[in-house]
Amino acid sequence: MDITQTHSWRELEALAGQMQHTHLRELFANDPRRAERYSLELPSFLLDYSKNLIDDEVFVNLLQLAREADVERWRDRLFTGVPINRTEGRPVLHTALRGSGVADLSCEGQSVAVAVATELERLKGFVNLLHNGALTGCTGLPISDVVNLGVGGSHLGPQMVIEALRGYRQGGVNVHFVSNVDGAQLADTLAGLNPETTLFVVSSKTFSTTETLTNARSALRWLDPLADRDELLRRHFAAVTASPARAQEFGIEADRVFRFWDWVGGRFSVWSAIGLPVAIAIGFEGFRALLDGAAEMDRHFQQAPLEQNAPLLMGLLSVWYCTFMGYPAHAVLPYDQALHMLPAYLQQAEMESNGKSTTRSGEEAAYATGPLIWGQLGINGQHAFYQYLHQSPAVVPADFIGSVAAGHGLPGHHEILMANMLAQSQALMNGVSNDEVVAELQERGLDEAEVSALAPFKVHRGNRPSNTILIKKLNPHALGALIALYEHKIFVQGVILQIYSFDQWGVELGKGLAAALQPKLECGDLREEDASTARLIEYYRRVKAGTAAAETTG
Ligand SMILES: O=P(O)(O)OC[C@H]1O[C@](O)(CO)[C@@H](O)[C@@H]1O
Repeated sequence: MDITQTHSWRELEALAGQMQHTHLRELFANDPRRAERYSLELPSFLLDYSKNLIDDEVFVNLLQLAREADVERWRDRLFTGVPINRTEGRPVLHTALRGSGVADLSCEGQSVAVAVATELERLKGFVNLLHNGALTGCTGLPISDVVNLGVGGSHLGPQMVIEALRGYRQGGVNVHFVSNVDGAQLADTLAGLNPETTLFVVSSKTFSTTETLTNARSALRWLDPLADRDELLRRHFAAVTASPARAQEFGIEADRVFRFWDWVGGRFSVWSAIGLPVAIAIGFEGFRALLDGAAEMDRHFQQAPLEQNAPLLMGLLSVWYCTFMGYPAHAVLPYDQALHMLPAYLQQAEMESNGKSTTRSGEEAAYATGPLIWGQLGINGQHAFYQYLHQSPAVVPADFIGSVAAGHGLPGHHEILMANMLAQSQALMNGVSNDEVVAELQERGLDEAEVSALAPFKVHRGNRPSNTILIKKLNPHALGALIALYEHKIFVQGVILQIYSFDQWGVELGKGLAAALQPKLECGDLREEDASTARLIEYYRRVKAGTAAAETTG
């Protein structure tokens, strides 16, 4: 079935044309109940989607598009372990990691529930040993610091969650993250650590990622003076991977290898043993609460009617903007210091999932697919890129995310923060018209010439849509629900756009080329390279050789 041939698709194309000439101000003026009708109260937060460029006709057609795209059937397939990651021949079962879906599901002859529960117990045992000071390094001192070596999905989720839940820390073990193969990051991290009390967790689904393995080897060298290699690996290393044989081949003992499975995508893996750093930082019960929050969102996604289904509506809105309205980007703007890594996390989650142009039938998509996701802490962004959001010709729909409860005890701060969040979405929506600007300038006593000279620069056309997610309190449960909300939103987008959201073939090409180019930075024939790359390498070699010569003579 070609989604572009459905009735709702064609209707939405026509409606998008009309909606370009509709202002959010009018939509609110015409419907006093709009905010109530276009918002959802869930156990952990309120989702207000009323500031979106939709009316009832668009809404009805978006829901119809979801039906015509068969979202409900795909959703059932997701939760029941049908191999919907077709290009990799795998089911997609991150929901099973939080106990959602069918209880008797099995994969490759193994009960999924039993495998998940067993691994969770192992994590719990390990975390308890760490917290009790029973895990010691090779000189007998208890482990005080854990360094997670991992990148992408093996880094962003755990670090984002730990940063978000700083107030829930317990256990007294410090957790650090090194993701970059740029040795500067590892060197900086190690500079503050004692090798005798440091444990490295090598987190890699494939256990073949160059960046991570390079960092792991350097970490091992850093420990070198303490003991022999086997002892170091036994006492100072653990692994989290879906390729346990490779971790053991590296030298990490089987009882320190925590596993997850092929059916968990890297960017959806924070719920698996990849969440070990989270459990270390906030305790196993905190990690459990995170999983429970996500499970609550799974139930909502499975059970809520389409018109009250938060992830479904967010997915539809994203498709509406990117595909029909022609807005190619989407901003994530948390007004909560704790969520400072959420934009980076969602960049991977959404762009690695839906940044694709081949449809499920193998054809080139004839429409825009997933948007460019970007953003940072909203309050800082106000003093940086919000000028663009307010007055550039481009329209960037945004998600504002804040919490009612402050994550600190300092009086006066939170109200300023929240007022700014509300003011920004209001300003983006309403803008300020020429008449309003003129009236304001006249009131300030400017003469006619001054008014007409200045007015055009002060006009905000407004009509820039946004969602607001107002969380009651950012605790592990609420954060789990928030992450799962976005996961399911991404899934809905992919289903409607008819793309496979759970593979990532696009990242492979560059990896292969990097491996081939690496030795050429030293020497070798460059004639097969394109002229630009060859010139860059020649320059690199020349400067490096010159620097080396200068160092020798100096
Ligand atoms: O966990 P791994 O196998 O080291 O992969 C890390 C990341 O690299 C990617 O494959 C992209 O390069 C991501 O999908 C993944 O999260």
